[in-house]
Amino acid sequence: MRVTVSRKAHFNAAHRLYRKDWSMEKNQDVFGKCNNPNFHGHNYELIVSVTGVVDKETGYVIDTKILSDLIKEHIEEAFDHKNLNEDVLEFKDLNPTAEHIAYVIWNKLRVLIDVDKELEITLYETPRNFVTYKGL
Ligand SMILES: Nc1nc2c(c(=O)[nH]1)N=C([C@H](O)[C@H](O)COP(=O)(O)OP(=O)(O)OP(=O)(O)O)CN2
Repeated sequence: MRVTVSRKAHFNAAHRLYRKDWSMEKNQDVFGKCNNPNFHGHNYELIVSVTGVVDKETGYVIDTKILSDLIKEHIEEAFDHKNLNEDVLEFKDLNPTAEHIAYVIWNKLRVLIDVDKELEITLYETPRNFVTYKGL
């Protein structure tokens, strides 16, 4: 029996969407108010989902306490109350769009979760804008 187990988390972070190799005018055309050079913030809501076989002895796919601790240590510690462009190494040369943030989170957690389990990241940048990434 395969089941998906999900854990919600959140972090607050600032960012600016822009490309260093584009002019201010082009960045403004493409990214609009998200290109504010003084940055802006979001209350990100994160859903981490792990799919796998339910262990016959424990009845777990993954212990939600373990999942919660992984998210706290590797995602919240790294992103919460940070300026993603300036404080987080992964975004030094990667525009911190919701798509890219979900991709970075997936890669950070993928190596920490058993390979026989599937991992899916859903990231809400605003209550109405969200992305989903499950590798590839
Ligand atoms: N594909 C993407 N599009 C946009 C991203 C993104 O990461 N990926 N990001 C932004 C902005 O950073 C931001 O999310 C937009 O904020 P805002 O317009 O305030 O958000 P809402 O659409 O929820 O607000 P409304 O009140 O509904 O306008 C833009 N695009």
